[in-house]
Amino acid sequence: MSASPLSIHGPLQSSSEVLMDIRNLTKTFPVRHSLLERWRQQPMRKVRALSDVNLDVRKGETLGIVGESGCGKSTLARCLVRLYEADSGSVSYQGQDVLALRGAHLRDYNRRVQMIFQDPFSSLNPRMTVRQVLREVLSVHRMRPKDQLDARVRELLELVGLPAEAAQRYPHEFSGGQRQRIGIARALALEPECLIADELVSALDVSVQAQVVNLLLELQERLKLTVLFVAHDLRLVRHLSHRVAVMYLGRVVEVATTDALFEQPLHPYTQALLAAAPDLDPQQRVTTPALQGELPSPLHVPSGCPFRTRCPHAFDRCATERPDLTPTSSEQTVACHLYTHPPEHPVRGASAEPHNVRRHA
Ligand SMILES: Nc1ncnc2c1ncn2[C@@H]1O[C@H](COP(=O)(O)OP(=O)(O)OP(=O)(O)O)[C@@H](O)[C@H]1O
Repeated sequence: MSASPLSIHGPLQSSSEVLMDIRNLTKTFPVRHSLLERWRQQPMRKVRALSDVNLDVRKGETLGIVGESGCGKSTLARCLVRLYEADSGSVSYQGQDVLALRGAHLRDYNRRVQMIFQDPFSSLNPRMTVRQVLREVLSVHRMRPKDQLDARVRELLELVGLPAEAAQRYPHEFSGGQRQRIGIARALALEPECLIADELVSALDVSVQAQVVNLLLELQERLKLTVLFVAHDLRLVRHLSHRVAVMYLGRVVEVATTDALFEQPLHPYTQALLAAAPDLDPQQRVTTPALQGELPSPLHVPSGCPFRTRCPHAFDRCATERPDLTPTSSEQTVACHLYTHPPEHPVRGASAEPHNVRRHA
């Protein structure tokens, strides 16, 4: 891996034990009818935000989740913490059926799997000091006896690199990066096993981003956390993640170790996504065609492979058959017919054959 201009430490070793197993997770949102549609009594249309998502999250790893805007990253994160109810599929967390959890079991799961949002300010009560915010979380969830709350608040602030005096201040008195640290402290107050960070640093300046990302790495090491890192910034994802899942139009199209994904991306979408990233390997940008055309509407997902309408390698099968995620090595799985049923003849107009295409004998 090349040296990072942001000076971010590399991720730690992770285990291969599966913490969360996501199978065929599907989520749709109804679309409001226009007046004309209502008058014509047309059936309700649905946006397919997630479509048969399959993914495993391993204990102690940082799993980066990337993809263009609208591909379903946030919906996936929200379904995993039950902020959204999935339509179908399953999520198993250490053998527990997450989608069936209710009452105290769901509260316990939500304590163990915490989500941190892009804008912690909106969820911090402006009239409460940091001490009050953290004490409230600790007491509501009975994490410490009353006489130990202040000591724990100090510990939490120290853990996220804020001085003890920060406890007496109000959210508006902090910078963006400091607020993000308070958001992390609030999540850590519940002693979670897994953090889901949705665009955690995308609103921050680049230098502050590096500090918060480094903090996340340190905390992961110290507290043995599992982290799902949802982000647009491929550079950050590369430096933070052990593995990366690439999403396109509500589907996971490739999952690989970070090195494999960035050094030899298999899916034509992953290749185009990396080629479009400004600070990644310039060599890759020269050899890979950029993304063609517009992202199709999630109301009209193409038949077969959802990427086929923009793919320079698409062939007949891509229009009729949806490719499943298939392992190509111990490090990489990809949902693309080029690797399972490559065409007999090269596709006309394709500017380059993707890496590692295995042809049938
Ligand atoms: N609450 C909602 N109601 C209706 N449609 C929604 C809702 N949330 C998401 N969607 C739609 O679902 C699709 C996936 O959205 P989602 O926010 O999960 O994508 P994303 O990859 O996180 O995008 P971004 O990177 O811009 O946050 C989009 O088409 C979006 O418009």
